[in-house]
Amino acid sequence: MKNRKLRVKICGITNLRDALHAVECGADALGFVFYNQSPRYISPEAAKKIVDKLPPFVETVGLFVNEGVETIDTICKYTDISRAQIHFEVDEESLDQLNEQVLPVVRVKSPEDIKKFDHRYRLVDVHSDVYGGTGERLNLEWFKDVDCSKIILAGGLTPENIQEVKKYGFYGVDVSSGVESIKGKKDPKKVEQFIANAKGF
Ligand SMILES: O=C(O)c1ccccc1N[C@@H]1O[C@H](COP(=O)(O)O)[C@@H](O)[C@H]1O
Repeated sequence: MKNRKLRVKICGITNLRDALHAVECGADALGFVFYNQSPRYISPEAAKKIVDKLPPFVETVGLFVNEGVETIDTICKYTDISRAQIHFEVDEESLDQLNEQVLPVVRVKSPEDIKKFDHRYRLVDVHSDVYGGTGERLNLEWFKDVDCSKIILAGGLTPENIQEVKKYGFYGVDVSSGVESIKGKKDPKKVEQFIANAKGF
């Protein structure tokens, strides 16, 4: 089924205004980066204040890099965030140990990598020396013969190029730097345009 609407996650939320605007524009999910080396880092305390003010039916996702199960569980429980996005090498067993729902990230170097965790919903991003939010893109040709129905595509997406990905049947898309005015601050027009183009409003 390749014609259904794409789910959209707006990632790197650092303030309530950006969060509410993304939801107003139709975002399905919001991402909070709990990686203190990121320019989009948000403390659990600040994230909780935002999450507490969100309207119903918006999924909240915490991003974690090289953290243990206990830390991830503690932060998700404290902030009331429902899903953990795991940006580092994990095995199935570690994913199953987490109390919240999980979204493993597959960092792709070559086309074979895309099949990792293919029975799970997973986020697929470019492999890079730094973790995430780099604006680098994957070669879409690599997805031509892949079942993309459980893949959330990330990496270098923008309001301008989002149309190109629609024919592959991805479950969803995730964007961070492509809808920013400066690192850590969303550009309202770009967010609106990205979601409208992704969902065909
Ligand atoms: O955004 C970050 O700073 C970040 C830090 C650590 C891990 C992941 C991060 N962001 C994620 O990276 C991808 C791609 O982002 P972009 O659209 O290319 O800027 C996306 O999942 C972000 O949420």
